[in-house]
Amino acid sequence: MTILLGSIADDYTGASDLANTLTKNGLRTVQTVGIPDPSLPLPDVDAVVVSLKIRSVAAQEAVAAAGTAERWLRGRGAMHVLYKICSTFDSTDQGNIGPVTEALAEAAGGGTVLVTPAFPETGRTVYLGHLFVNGQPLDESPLKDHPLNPMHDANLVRVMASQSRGAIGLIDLPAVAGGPDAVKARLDALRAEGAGAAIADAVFESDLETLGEVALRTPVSIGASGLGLGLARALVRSGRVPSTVNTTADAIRPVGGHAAVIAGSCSSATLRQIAIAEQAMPVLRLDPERLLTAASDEISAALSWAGERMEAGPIVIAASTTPEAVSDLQSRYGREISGRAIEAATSAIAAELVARGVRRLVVAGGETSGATVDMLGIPAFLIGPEIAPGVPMLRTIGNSQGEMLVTLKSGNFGGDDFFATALAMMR
Ligand SMILES: Nc1ncnc2c1ncn2[C@@H]1O[C@H](COP(=O)(O)OP(=O)(O)OP(=O)(O)O)[C@@H](O)[C@H]1O
Ligand SMILES: O=C(O)[C@@H](O)C(=O)CO
Repeated sequence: MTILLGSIADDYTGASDLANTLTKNGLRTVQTVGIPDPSLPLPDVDAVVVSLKIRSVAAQEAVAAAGTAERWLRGRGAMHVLYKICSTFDSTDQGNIGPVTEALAEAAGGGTVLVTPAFPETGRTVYLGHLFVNGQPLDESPLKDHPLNPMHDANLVRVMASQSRGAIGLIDLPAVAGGPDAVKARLDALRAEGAGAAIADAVFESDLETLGEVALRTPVSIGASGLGLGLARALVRSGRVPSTVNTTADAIRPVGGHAAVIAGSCSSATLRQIAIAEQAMPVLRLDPERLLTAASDEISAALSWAGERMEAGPIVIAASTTPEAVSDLQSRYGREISGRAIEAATSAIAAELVARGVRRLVVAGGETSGATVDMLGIPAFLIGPEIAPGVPMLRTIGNSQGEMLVTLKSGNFGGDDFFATALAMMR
């Protein structure tokens, strides 16, 4: 398998979001979970998105894992590697966007790396280096209350600089509007000034087409699905993509079995989606404190609740709660400890549901999805049709439990009736 584009995603929902965008824009794409075993039968594709779970881990761990994935992708022919970060720039105070960017740039021989989390289709735009989420500055958006990575600064030049050793520049909207040559000239000027990376403004898809064109002339870029769109369109325009066959066809064959939703995202979008689902299907709200203090009892109770309802139709099990309740729990048990314990519990519930016949599974939240997919041991996914912007239906490849349809929903994505919409498509 020789690929045109390689990507390393810092979480699993982000990986499926990017894989969806690349597929929609003409690249045959597969999503792997980590580096696949050489014996895994992967289809012939133009792009591989390697999903990692490195958004909130220690920076050195993230750097090491991203480096291994980069070498694997280069070894498969990738001329360009996109490090897929969250469109809301979710990161810890130490990174990991800055340290991973510097390591990938160094591995590729230096240069100023183009960075933009803009994804206009989902309301993420960047202007003068400031990130807006559905029109609100990042630090005034619901991301200020994120359970693991609360974002308190919309100025990405400043955020990235605080995580980096080198200087961070800005490619402003007038430069982007000037087209690829103007952006390239600005990037070269920043390189001469010694900037290690540059935040690029982007408000419209046309801006991302320009940035994709320039990024493709460099070995590494950092961004969300918007930059993926730009790179995919630039590759297709370059004539290097073989005429595409419909790769989503295979992904939609029905699998049958029971259906369930597991939610660990506490985003405002997911909280609304759970409230709407309550009107249409059984919803169990887990007791988050018991998941920390009496996990096996709470898990057993959830499984017997599910056992009584699964035959009749889809069920929802959620740990998700309001920002106030999250911060109350975290103040008593610690942020990291609560998050990881709840992920362990929700993934244990998901694995047991699969053991009892669930074959159609929706997971809400990036960390929650990572823990669940790892617990299930799923090695890779084919990319199916889009359910909502940034969220495709996935079909497992090489799954030891048998074929499953899976949806990994980024916390903030999807309309209010997302769960019913997804389950109606997953047959
Ligand atoms: N009731 C709760 N109290 C405290 N933490 C919780 C609670 N419910 C879930 N969590 C934790 O909050 C975190 C949510 O992160 P996750 O990445 O799953 O969602 P998200 O950030 O909204 O999604 P995305 O990364 O896709 O944007 C997880 O670590 C999860 O275990
Ligand atoms: O870019 C996004 O917002 C998502 O794909 C994501 O990474 C959420 O975890």
